[in-house]
Amino acid sequence: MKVIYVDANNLHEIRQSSPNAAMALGYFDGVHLGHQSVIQTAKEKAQAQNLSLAVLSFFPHPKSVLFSDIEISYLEPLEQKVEKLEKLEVDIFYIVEFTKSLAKVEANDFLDDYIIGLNAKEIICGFDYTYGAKASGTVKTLAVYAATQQVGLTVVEELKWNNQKISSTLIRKHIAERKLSELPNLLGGFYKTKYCQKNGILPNYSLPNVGSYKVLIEDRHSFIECVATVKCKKYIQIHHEISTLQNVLTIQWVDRFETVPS
Ligand SMILES: Cc1cc2nc3c(=O)[nH]c(=O)nc-3n(C[C@H](O)[C@H](O)[C@H](O)COP(=O)(O)O)c2cc1C
Ligand SMILES: Nc1ncnc2c1ncn2[C@@H]1O[C@H](COP(=O)(O)OP(=O)(O)OP(=O)(O)O)[C@@H](O)[C@H]1O
Repeated sequence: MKVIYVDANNLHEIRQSSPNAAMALGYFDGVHLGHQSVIQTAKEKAQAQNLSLAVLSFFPHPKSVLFSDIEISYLEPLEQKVEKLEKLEVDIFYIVEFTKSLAKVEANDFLDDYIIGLNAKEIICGFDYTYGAKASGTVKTLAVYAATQQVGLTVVEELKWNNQKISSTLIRKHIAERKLSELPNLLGGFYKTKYCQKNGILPNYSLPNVGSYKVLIEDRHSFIECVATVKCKKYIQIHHEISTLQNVLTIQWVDRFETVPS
C-alpha cells in the first residue's frame, strides 16, 4: 500500500500520477466494523471495474483543528490505521493535511480538487459522511455532484449493534466507561494498544479509566493472559514478567476486573 501525504502545496503534483480509483471517504478512527463495511464496498467496486482501491482521510482530526478546546482522544495512531488498511488490501492511502484553511474550502471545490482531482471514478462513503466548509456537503449534495461529473457513488447504509450506530464516538465512550467486552462487537476484535517497555503506552491511544483489566499480550505467535492496571490517563502497570519479551508489545484489552487483584 502506498501512503501519500497530500497538502495544498503538493496536490497538483500528486494528481499527475494518481491512478483511477474507487475511493472510500472518511476519517476512519479505529477502522471499526462500520468503516470496514465502507472499505469492503469500495474494494468490490475497485475489483469489478479494475480500479485501484483508495482511502482518502485527514490528519489531524478535523474536530481538533476546528475546535481548539476539544482534545480528541484518538483510538489509534496513524501507524496502526495504516497497518489495518494494509490488511484490508487498500492500494493507496491519501492522508490530506487538515488545516484551518482547508476547513474553509467549499464542498464542491473540495470534490473538484481532491476527489475528482485525485482521479476517483467511484466514490464510496457511509450514509452520514460530510465534507466542505461548515460540513455543508452531505450524501445528498454528493449524489448531485457525482451525477453531473459522471462518477459513480455508493452510499453504505448504517451498520448498527444493539440498535446503535457503530461509531468511533461510541467506542471511545465504552473504553472510558470500562465496557471493554462490548468492543469486539464494534471493532471486530479486542481493542489493541501498543506498549513500549521503556516509555509505556505509545501516544494516540485511548486507555480505559483507572482500574484493573484482563489483557492479552501478543508474544510472537502466542498470547499471554495477564492483568494490567491503569494507574492514570497514560500510565499502566502490567502484572507479569515481560522483560524477556520484545520491547514494543501489543496489548489486547479483554475485560475489566471488578476488584483490584492483590
Ligand atoms: C474541505 C473540508 C472542509 C470542512 N470544513 C468543516 C467545517 O467547517 N466544520 C466542520 O464541522 N467540519 C468540517 N469538515 C469536516 C467534515 O465535516 C468531516 O468531519 C470530514 O470530512 C470527515 O468525514 P467523516 O467525519 O464523515 O469521516 C470539513 C471537511 C472538508 C473536507
Ligand atoms: N456504522 C456505520 N455504518 C456505515 N457507515 C459508517 C458507519 N460509521 C461510519 N461510517 C462511514 O465511514 C466513514 C468514516 O466515518 P467517520 O470517520 O466519521 O466514523 P464515525 O465512527 O462516524 O466517527 P465519529 O463517531 O467520530 O463521528 C464515513 O463515510 C461514514 O459515513
